[in-house]
Amino acid sequence: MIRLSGIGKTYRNTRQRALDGIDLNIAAGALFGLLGPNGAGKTTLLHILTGILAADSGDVRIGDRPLATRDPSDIALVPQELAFYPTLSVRANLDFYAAATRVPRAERTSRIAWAAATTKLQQHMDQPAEHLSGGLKRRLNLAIGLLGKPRVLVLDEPTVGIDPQSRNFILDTLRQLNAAGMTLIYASHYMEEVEQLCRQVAIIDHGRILCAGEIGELLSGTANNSLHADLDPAPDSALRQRIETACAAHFVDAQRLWIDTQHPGDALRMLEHTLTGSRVRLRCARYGCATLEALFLHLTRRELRD
Ligand SMILES: Nc1ncnc2c1ncn2[C@@H]1O[C@H](COP(=O)(O)OP(=O)(O)OP(=O)(O)O)[C@@H](O)[C@H]1O
Repeated sequence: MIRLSGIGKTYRNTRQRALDGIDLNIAAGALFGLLGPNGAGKTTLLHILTGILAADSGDVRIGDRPLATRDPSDIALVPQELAFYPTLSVRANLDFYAAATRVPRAERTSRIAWAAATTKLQQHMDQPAEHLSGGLKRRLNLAIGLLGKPRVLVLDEPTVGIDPQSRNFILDTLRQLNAAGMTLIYASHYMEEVEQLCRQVAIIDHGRILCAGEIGELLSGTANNSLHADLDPAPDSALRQRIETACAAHFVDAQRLWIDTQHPGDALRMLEHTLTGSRVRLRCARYGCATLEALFLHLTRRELRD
């Protein structure tokens, strides 16, 4: 179990708190998603969790040990930026980082072979890292994170800027590592990706956890307090205003809206009534949030991609 309690952080020369009292428990063996828009505080949290950055307040424990007593086999970070030497070959980078992460000398060869095989880099060992494609560079970043064979691997946006095939390879590899027992904490602003990959998730915004738990439970928990609807075609501005006023609706875009309400059935009837006589049809309506994107919107009134 990883326990974060009361984590606070304010960067120097800034007024806003990057993290504002984060409490989070992550079970051993989890494939846990940390989802939030740009600037939400994900990287700051992951850096504190892996000991790269000191928190101003709060406590991190990995298992029953404080973070300060960790070693490379406890927890490792795959950072958002590509963190290797571009002019060195893949093999030389892995050699260097195996030594840097204190892999015992006798185990280095086998550990490097395992990390390279896991990320399917064997064919590229002698290539300079700078000559690798974008997807292979991401795989080298991941391989370096694996060298310590950590029980917990923390990944910060590991699929940013790569093609779908490389992205799928990375996601499959992470599933396999998790199935083999590794705890994974996966930060991303790609909600579909987190939905696909993770069973549990925390949504973070403005340095605070908005909700955390099993994805299914988080989504079904909203069924009694919201209605989401798609209209077709988009209403003109007069009709849109009538819908906003009569139903207390919030439009996400020209055709999608949601209504915060304890009585979604009544809201649906009111919406249908307001549309009567117009050529706008209710294409679909749903009690509660169907996706993490909708849940984020529900919690923050902002789109995740704002
Ligand atoms: N070194 C720094 N100095 C000052 N402010 C910082 C620093 N690093 C991050 N911040 C600020 O702290 C807040 C949280 O940033 P952080 O990078 O943790 O968010 P994030 O969710 O990882 O975003 P992104 O996905 O864009 O990396 C932001 O307001 C950011 O501008």
